[in-house]
Amino acid sequence: MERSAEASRRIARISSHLQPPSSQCPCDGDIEWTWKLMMEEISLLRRSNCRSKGGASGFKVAILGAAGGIGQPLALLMKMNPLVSVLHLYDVVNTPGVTADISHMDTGAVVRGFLGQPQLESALTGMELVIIPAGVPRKPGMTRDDLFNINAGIVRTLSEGIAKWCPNAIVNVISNPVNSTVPIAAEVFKQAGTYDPKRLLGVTTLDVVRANTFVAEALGIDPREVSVPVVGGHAGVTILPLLSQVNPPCSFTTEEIRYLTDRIQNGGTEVVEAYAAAIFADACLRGLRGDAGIVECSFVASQVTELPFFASKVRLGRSGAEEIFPLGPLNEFERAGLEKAKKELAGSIQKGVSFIRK
Ligand SMILES: NC(=O)C1=CN([C@@H]2O[C@H](COP(=O)(O)OP(=O)(O)OC[C@H]3O[C@@H](n4cnc5c(N)ncnc54)[C@H](O)[C@@H]3O)[C@@H](O)[C@H]2O)C=CC1
Ligand SMILES: O=C([O-])CC(=O)C(=O)O
Repeated sequence: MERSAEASRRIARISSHLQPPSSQCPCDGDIEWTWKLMMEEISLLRRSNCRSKGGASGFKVAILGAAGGIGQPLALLMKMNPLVSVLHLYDVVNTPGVTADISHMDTGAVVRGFLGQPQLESALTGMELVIIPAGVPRKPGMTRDDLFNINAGIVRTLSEGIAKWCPNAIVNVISNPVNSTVPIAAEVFKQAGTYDPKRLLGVTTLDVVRANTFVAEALGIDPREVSVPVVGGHAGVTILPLLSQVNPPCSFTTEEIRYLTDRIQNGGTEVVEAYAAAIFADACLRGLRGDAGIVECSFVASQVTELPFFASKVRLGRSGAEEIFPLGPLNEFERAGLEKAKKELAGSIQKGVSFIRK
């Protein structure tokens, strides 16, 4: 098919963002502006956080896998969150150093570090939100499912701890493959008699963050003004951006839809980040506080399709995922994508369930 001039222009603009910035980069002004904005936001956060200094108000949050590539920046971002009063950092290595580092930040949350299985009980007792980025990450050429053999066991052990020591906590599962690790945690909680589907949430926010960014680039607008629902799961074709439901409403050519869908589905091979996990944790805390209208996409126990778990928009409240929204009208491309996503998801979910039931 011949590429339209407009589609080529948009794709060239998106692709240019893949290049590392150079000193000659014409967008240097943008970078400076973004940096300035970020520093202003950090300073605002610090000021609002100082008001809760001493850890008197706010929630108790644990990060399991806190010394890793996602865990460390996530710990930093959670230490800056004014809704956090106590922050427990647990890992099997390096937590004393990471904890010392994070604890010197002059924000309100009290930080404590925990090292190794014998300290898991103390790390978890009393926690209201537990975030799990523990486990191995992908190397080039690997799929998320290639991580199953190692991460399934890690998530099982940590979920057993949660069932024993903080069974009422909201749990955010980041460790991949999310499509299987969430069902694993659910099975562990079922066996322990503590399962509440509303409180177990797989983190797919990164797919939404990427979708917002790439769509904003294509449209030439600020990503903060864009909202793209991403449903299904968190791996390859199970990541299904609903480009027909972008807010603000917009339209794309078939070629753009294919390009953007592929880029969103494969964004994890470009870069991974803790920012999205922090956004999702913050949304869970605002829900716990009772704020109204907190809606994020998440991989949860669901009746939106015939599958037992599915990612879609959920409303977060005091008891976790309090409402799960239907997918809304899908176009032909999305309906075909949904069928592919469901096929792969069914296998990944079953793999997680069988790992515990075997
Ligand atoms: N859902 C999502 O959007 C994302 C998921 N991920 C996933 O998060 C996981 C972590 O990624 P990275 O931080 O980059 O890996 P990493 O290797 O840098 O860090 C993992 C950390 O987990 C710790 N760990 C291992 N076994 C543990 C156990 N039994 N208990 C507690 N901690 C344990 C390790 O010591 C290490 O500090 C990976 O599975 C990755 O695929 C990463 C980015 C985004
Ligand atoms: O892709 C990975 O390996 C990590 C991840 O889940 C993401 O970045 O979306």
